[in-house]
Amino acid sequence: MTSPHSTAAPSTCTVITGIGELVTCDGTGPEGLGLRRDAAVVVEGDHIAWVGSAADAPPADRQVDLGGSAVLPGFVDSHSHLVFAGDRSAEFAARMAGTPYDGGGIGVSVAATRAATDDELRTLLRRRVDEMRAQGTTTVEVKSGYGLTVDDEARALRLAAEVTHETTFLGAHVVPPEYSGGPGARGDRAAYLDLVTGPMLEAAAPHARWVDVFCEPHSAHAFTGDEARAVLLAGRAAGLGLRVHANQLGHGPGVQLAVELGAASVDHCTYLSPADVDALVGAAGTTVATLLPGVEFSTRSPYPDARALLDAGCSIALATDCNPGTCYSSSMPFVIALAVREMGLTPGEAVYAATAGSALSLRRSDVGRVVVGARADLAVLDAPSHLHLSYRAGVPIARALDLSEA
Ligand SMILES: N=CN[C@@H](CCC(=O)O)C(=O)O
Ligand SMILES: [Zn+2]
Repeated sequence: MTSPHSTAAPSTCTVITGIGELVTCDGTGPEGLGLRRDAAVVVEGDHIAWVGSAADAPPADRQVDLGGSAVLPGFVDSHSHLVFAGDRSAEFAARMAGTPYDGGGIGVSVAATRAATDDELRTLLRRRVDEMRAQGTTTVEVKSGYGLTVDDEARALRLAAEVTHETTFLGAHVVPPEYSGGPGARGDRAAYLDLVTGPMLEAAAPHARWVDVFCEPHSAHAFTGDEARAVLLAGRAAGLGLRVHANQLGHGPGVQLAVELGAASVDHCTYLSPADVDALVGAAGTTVATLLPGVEFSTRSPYPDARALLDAGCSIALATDCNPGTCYSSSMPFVIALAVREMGLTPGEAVYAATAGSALSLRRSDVGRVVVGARADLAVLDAPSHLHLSYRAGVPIARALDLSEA
């Protein structure tokens, strides 16, 4: 991953050849994919130094021949909740039998996460990150949100920062039981919001790049538009960038709030009004609609119309939302296949949304594209073209390219 703890890239200069199809996602050509055949890529240290025709490749210290595999930017998974303990598979099974998702299960993960030791959480987190990398993901955003005390949120973000620079404070995930009127209640949701926007934010901010809020007036557990605004403004005042969980369970103010405040990303977007779409079109290039079709899959919800969003001119991204409740999948190829099958994207548009699109949602220009100067974060397919990602759904053909082992 793009992380303080990833394996150090070799300082040698490597020319990668035998690329059956190079998907650069540089914005040129059909779907912005910038497809090249007979291409080679030169990597120096951890950066891309040259991209061009194999016949013109400059000399290098060593050559890695990929034997005709497709190469693309490593996937950018811009929405995940990887710091958690416990098991909610029974909740999934109940949902498949008809019980709707309302966010209430988050409390189960909060209890298990609070009870886990640092080492237990670290092991779980690293295993999930490794699982992502094995499927082609090279950048991941990781949220807190299963601690919901000052110490537990700061701990989650400290651990997340061990594996990625893209860390997000989600103290406003749900109102925890001790503030929601249950036995031993110390206060109310207003008191919890004071905690989130005060001492919890102060403890979290040193370890976080972003702040996020679950804005969902349809869930008694999550936050209203006014509450979400307060969280986002406090986060911004603390120097954090803005992301929003919005319009997952029904229509609401979250999408337009995200656009109004210039959030980098508004995520889920399952239920969108025409005014929401207009707002997203107006905010193209600034606020990305991050679609999470693994959630619709795992909660039996309707899929958002990605085709219509793209045709209208919105910026879109794809991510897993890997979490114990609504989608316990770490697989970007699975998400790409769903986006093609269920949301009307072409295979190329889905790849672009999962790489350059997600990079934009993190305001990153150094990942998500195979261009000179970008990080040498590459995914390689056991297949000749990117079409196979959705064509061969469920088959583990993608992996992150590790040049230190190649
Ligand atoms: N919806 C809010 N948060 C997560 C789910 C969290 C959970 O159920 O544990 C999501 O993005 O879907
Ligand atoms: Zn989420």
